[in-house]
Amino acid sequence: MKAEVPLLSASGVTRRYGARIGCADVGFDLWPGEVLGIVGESGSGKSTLLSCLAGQQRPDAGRILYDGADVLAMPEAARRRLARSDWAYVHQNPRDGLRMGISAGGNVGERLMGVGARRYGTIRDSAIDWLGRVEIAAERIDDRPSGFSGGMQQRLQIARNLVTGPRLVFMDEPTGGLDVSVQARLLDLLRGLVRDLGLSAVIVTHDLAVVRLLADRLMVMKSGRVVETGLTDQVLDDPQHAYTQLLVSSVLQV
Ligand SMILES: Nc1ncnc2c1ncn2[C@@H]1O[C@H](COP(=O)(O)OP(=O)(O)OP(=O)(O)O)[C@@H](O)[C@H]1O
Repeated sequence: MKAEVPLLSASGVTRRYGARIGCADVGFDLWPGEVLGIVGESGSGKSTLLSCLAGQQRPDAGRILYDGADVLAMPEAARRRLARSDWAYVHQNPRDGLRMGISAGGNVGERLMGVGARRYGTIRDSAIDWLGRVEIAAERIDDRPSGFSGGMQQRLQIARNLVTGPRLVFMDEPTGGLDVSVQARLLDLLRGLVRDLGLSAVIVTHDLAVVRLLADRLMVMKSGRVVETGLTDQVLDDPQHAYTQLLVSSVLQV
């Protein structure tokens, strides 16, 4: 049975950069526990859309509702509160989502303190627990992420994001820039976390293998607009739009 209100509902979302279109007239509903993949070639507007959805930039037009509340009409402080607690944002480059100058445990603990946690023992215990969940040994808790491999940094960024129990996770190319074997392990980990925690997520990627594994539904973008949308397997196995067919077949040729 579906919940009554979509967790995230977008309509007519449009963002221009001068005369150039970032994204235009994008709309969708994301239901609780659902993962939406957004795919398209470079420059198709995926990152622009994601940053509008996550409140990082303001669209020129459109409406975004989170759990029924109008995100664009909210005071900035309320939006920031959402970003600290209910939402998570996993950047492609872990350096953009981590504080490289503080310890791994500090990175996880800082986000907890952002939602009011104060007891050192509890914060450290949660940090150890979350490091374990992302397969980072507890003995690395006092190490700085600058000494971690790219895959470890990405896993730490995920722990930092999920420790506050967000309901909605935005991910921008979460496996981009990693070796293939590291990507596979990270994807496996992400899939387990999304399933176990019942997370809702919006994942932007140009890698169809990522959405094949993680996304329930797909939205295909071209030149800032949505050209096709549907269940992931349906879109990938039987693409209707010529652009999606090209996208799928060019991957198959690799
Ligand atoms: N800050 C900016 N200033 C001007 N134009 C921009 C800016 N950011 C994006 N654009 C333009 O908006 C369009 C969409 O870009 P966007 O980065 O959202 O696409 P993308 O699908 O995420 O691409 P990529 O996969 O390369 O990140 C492109 O034409 C891009 O050149």
